[in-house]
Amino acid sequence: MIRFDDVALRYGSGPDVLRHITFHIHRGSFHFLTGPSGAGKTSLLKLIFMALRPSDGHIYVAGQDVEELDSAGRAGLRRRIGIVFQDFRLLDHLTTWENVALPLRVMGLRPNEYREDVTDLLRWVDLGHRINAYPEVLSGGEKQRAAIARAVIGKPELLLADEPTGNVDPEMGDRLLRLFIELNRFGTSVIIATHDYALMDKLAAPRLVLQHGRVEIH
Ligand SMILES: Nc1ncnc2c1ncn2[C@@H]1O[C@H](COP(=O)(O)OP(=O)(O)OP(=O)(O)O)[C@@H](O)[C@H]1O
Repeated sequence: MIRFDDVALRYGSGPDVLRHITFHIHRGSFHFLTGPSGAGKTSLLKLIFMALRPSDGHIYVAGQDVEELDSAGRAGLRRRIGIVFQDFRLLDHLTTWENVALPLRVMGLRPNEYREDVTDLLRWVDLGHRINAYPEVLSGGEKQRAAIARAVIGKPELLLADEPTGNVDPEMGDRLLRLFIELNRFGTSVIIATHDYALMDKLAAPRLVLQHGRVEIH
């Protein structure tokens, strides 16, 4: 599903944030991505999502060398990926329900085909009472759950989530982990970036550990 071949990343003329990154993640797998603050977890997820370009090396997503794709090709591939950014990136002019429904709208489905699914998922992440609220009135944890719901609603081929349990209590963290496991069971490849060792200990999934710009799989 994802292959990194001797990838390096620098921001501008700064030092290497990532270097000699080589790994392969199979379709349908579940990985945690961990490492100390500043190790490059967010940067690595952004490389996979094609929000950043590598300074050296090659990245393959779903069998395609991302450097060889034009902007339409990259946009098409991104539509197959669900992503939860650390800053959530909800659209301010849409309600919680409309934000979560957006990927399905973009896929060309009609509201009748997904109305109940969106509402059910929002209830599952405990946002049933926030369906018609706009992002500006949501708490950090509510925004995070809305962003997660938006990332998973379309059952993407790949889910990338950056600290998805950073703003929720442990009970909700467990519930979100169950959601990711369920999605994975139906075929989605999952990568969860986290510092949360209690969360990682709940699932015997391999860990991509970033440290000093390098990656190891444990
Ligand atoms: N836009 C940017 N411009 C310059 N340097 C950046 C930029 N974004 C990140 N960095 C640097 O790259 C390094 C890796 O940052 P990144 O956010 O990927 O780490 P992280 O492991 O996700 O950290 P955290 O766990 O704190 O979120 C850090 O040294 C950071 O300062």
